Amino acid sequence: MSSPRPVTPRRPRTLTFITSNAHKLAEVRAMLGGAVDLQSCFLDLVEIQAGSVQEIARDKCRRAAAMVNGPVLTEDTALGFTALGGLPGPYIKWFVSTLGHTGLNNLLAAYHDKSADAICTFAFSAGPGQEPLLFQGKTTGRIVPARGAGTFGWDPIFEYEGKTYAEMDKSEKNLISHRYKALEKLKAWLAEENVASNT
Ligand SMILES: O=c1nc[nH]c2c1ncn2[C@H]1C[C@H](O)[C@@H](COP(=O)(O)OP(=O)(O)OP(=O)(O)O)O1
Ligand SMILES: [Mg+2]
Repeated sequence: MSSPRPVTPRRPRTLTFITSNAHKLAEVRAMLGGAVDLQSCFLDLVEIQAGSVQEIARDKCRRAAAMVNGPVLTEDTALGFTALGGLPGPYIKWFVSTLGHTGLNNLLAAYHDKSADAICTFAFSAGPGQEPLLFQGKTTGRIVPARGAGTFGWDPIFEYEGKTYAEMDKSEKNLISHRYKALEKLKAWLAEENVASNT
């Protein structure tokens, strides 16, 4: 007996974005424009330890949907160093707060390859019990000694095409960033009534 096909949720008119990060919220607001009525809720949700970013993102979104009891958007950002097999990945938050920008550079001192992938995963759930849809974007750059005035996480040490995220104007970052690419997929989905699958 085959299991029933998952029902793709209809696009919401109002979305509640649950995040504890004001920088993320500001970027998402700037990039979404009028595509959707974005409400925000400042909460630091539990994030599990798991083998994949997708699994972590889905779990967080399910928790958020249960809390809000309605349509909800969450986001997870990972920063994976190629030379370290993708670590720190989803655990970058704890690495940046513990080691700082210099410490993160030092992690790569023994390696020639300084490249890193910034990966953004948005997760949308239509409500409690509704399986989250994922929208992912990736920007590849390199880890460099801190440059620029940015105050957002690892922006000063992530260089893309000669400039760190922190050296870019917000509008410039928002045209090439991992978050921009993921949000474009979310926006495309919001613009359609029915989409079979997203990742
Ligand atoms: O574009 C970015 N540029 C620089 N730093 C960034 C960026 N995006 C996230 N970050 C930092 C924030 C946190 O230290 C870690 C991701 O962890 P992550 O759990 O996704 O973020 P969070 O806990 O701050 O907010 P949330 O409540 O939405 O989970 O990387
Ligand atoms: Mg978090």
